[in-house]
Amino acid sequence: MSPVVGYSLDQLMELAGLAVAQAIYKTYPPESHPNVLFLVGPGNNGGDGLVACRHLKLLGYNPSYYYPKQNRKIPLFESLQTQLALFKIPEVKTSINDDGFKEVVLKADILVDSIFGFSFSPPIREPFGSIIDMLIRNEFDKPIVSVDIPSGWNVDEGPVHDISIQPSMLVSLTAPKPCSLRFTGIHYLGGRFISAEISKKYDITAPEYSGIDQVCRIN
Ligand SMILES: NC(=O)C1=CN([C@@H]2O[C@H](COP(=O)(O)OP(=O)(O)OC[C@H]3O[C@@H](n4cnc5c(N)ncnc54)[C@H](OP(=O)(O)O)[C@@H]3O)[C@@H](O)[C@H]2O)[C@@H](O)CC1
Repeated sequence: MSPVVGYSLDQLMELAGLAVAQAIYKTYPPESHPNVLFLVGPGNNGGDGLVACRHLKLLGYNPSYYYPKQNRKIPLFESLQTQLALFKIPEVKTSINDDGFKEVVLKADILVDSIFGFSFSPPIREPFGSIIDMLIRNEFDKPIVSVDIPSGWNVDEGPVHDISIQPSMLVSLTAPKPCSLRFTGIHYLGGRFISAEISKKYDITAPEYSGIDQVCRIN
């Protein structure tokens, strides 16, 4: 149970992933952006991506995921992958270092950066350095959606060097992190699952969520 918000980790991840999927749907609908490639990291930020990947399939997209450092010993992550297999969502097996990976990226209409969130600490270890370099170069000029924090950014300070991922969209989860003040693209907050008491206690300004939305655009 999270001492902050009172949910179990798998509940939080489900809510977070649903919020990410909704934000993508609102900005890049499946009619124009059907092919979504998730770049998945080894921690909970990666788990958010796996959940969002499943929701996008249900929303009519053709998602796929690249998950180079898997931890099947943790039941939560194993079950997320089992669900993706049940939904026939393909896992990209081509390595980031293979020539064929370019083809994989070329076919995608959106790249989702769910590599690192607030527990990242530099320096970046492989294979994630190569993946983040690929996102920084973004040679095919694809929209990049970052989950919670653009991977490699410092949670407080933002981009650590002149060369950092510059996503087109950021979906902050629970509450925007300080680094999001340095972000100038399309910014959504997915934090509707926080109670009014928790918002007050942690001084989180909750936006006006519309209808049944789990996300709200905040810029
Ligand atoms: N709790 C909440 O309220 C909510 C949390 N949520 C989500 O969880 C995210 C935080 O998840 P998290 O704590 O698991 O950490 P995360 O950022 O995924 O990274 C950890 C992994 O990265 C690795 N790693 C680190 N540095 C590295 C490096 N330099 N180079 C290579 N690897 C490196 C590290 O490996 P290790 O150091 O252990 O070997 C570990 O495996 C948060 O941002 C949000 O998205 C939401 O679901 C909802 C609300």
